[in-house]
Amino acid sequence: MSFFKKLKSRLTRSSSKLEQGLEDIVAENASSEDEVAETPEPSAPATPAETSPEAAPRSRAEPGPEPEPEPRHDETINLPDPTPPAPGYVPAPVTEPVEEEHAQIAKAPLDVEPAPERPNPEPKKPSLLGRIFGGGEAKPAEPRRVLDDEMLESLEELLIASDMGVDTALRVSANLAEGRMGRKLSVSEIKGLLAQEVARIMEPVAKPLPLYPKKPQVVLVVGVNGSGKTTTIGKLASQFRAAGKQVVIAAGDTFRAAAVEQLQVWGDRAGVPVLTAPEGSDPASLAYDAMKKAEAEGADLLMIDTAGRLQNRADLMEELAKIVRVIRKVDETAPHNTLLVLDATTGQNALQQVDVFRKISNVSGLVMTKLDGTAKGGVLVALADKFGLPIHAIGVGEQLDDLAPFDPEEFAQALVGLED
Ligand SMILES: Nc1nc2c(ncn2[C@@H]2O[C@H](COP(=O)(O)OP(=O)(O)OP(=O)(O)O)[C@@H](O)[C@H]2O)c(=O)[nH]1
Repeated sequence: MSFFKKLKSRLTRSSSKLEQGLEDIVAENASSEDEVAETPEPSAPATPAETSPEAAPRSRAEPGPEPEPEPRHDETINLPDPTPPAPGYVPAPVTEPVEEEHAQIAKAPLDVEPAPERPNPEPKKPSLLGRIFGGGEAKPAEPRRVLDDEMLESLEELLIASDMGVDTALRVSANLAEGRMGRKLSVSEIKGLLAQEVARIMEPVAKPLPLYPKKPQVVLVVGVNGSGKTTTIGKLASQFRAAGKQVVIAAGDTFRAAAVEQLQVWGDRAGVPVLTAPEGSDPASLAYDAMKKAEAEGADLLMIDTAGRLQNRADLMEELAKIVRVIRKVDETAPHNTLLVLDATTGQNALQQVDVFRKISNVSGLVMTKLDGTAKGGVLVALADKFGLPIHAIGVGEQLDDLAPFDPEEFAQALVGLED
């Protein structure tokens, strides 16, 4: 089974929640069959501008002037470029190209016959929507509803309820409504537009874990207890091993014997050595030994598990800082990645975790686990929109192959329940 199929089948709780909500919204004030027949053929919209909710007043039937693009924080390094790691993030303002939609509207005054409202100001069919609508063929039987303020408000509420967060939900709805107020939309059309918006937000953050020529590349794995750190380390170790990399794991959560045992099980499964230390011993000292061992063995990757006790933030901060200090005695550029593992089922709480862990460690990228079986998959969109941190991988289960690089388009389609 392809990862997309798996993702889609496992994101059903998120997608069916959205789907049901959309059906309810459209059904609430759906057009009659006759009206539907008059409805112009829907076609793929041009990519809307990076628009803040404020920049797109709801009742506006035509898009206004191009709003200022929002700056995003992007990492400069990405695979397959094997350059050394950047210590932090370089804010890279994203400049959206001038929209064709706007360009065409700008030409409108030249039209001699102004009367009929152009049903479709968007000339282009992006491949995503082309695929969704089967080359633009409409589904005539599908009910449609005129996009008005009330419907837009319901959409916003639905997106907020799917854990996208208020700001992101407003932005996504505003972009979706841009130039479409007063038009009749069906559920599949809204889904297609939503998928397009979500993919656009996620695109800049979809970056696989960068690999560097530096040996060993040190990956510090942080996150609250139970977020899936151990499992993610196991899955990553196994995948890197399969790709011919030599991997060493350090069981840095020395406070929980169960965590160490679990990591050993994953290490055995992946065929990767796991360095452990007695319960309650200093994790920094273990990390140092692991650095030395990985270096001596010429390992490509050293993955260091850490404790996730957020109850005592000061202690955890000191513990992580000490691990970093100590491994820098061996390699002053380490750690090369600090992966924050987040549990999708925690919904909006994941946003707070990013906030906290960014304060106590130099988080360089995210892995989102447990996207299977949750109706809160939308939180990933909020995370991307709010922090712009690279999302390296997502987990959709407990098996070795249930972790895959993050693909924004696949995720967007799976989230809204669209077919491949
Ligand atoms: N369904 C599902 N379960 C997962 C996923 N990733 C991890 N888990 C499960 O979540 C639970 C916690 O995962 P761990 O890897 O132990 O989490 P941890 O962050 O290491 O937790 P501590 O060891 O307590 O610090 C385990 O039962 C995992 O099997 C996932 O993508 N999907």
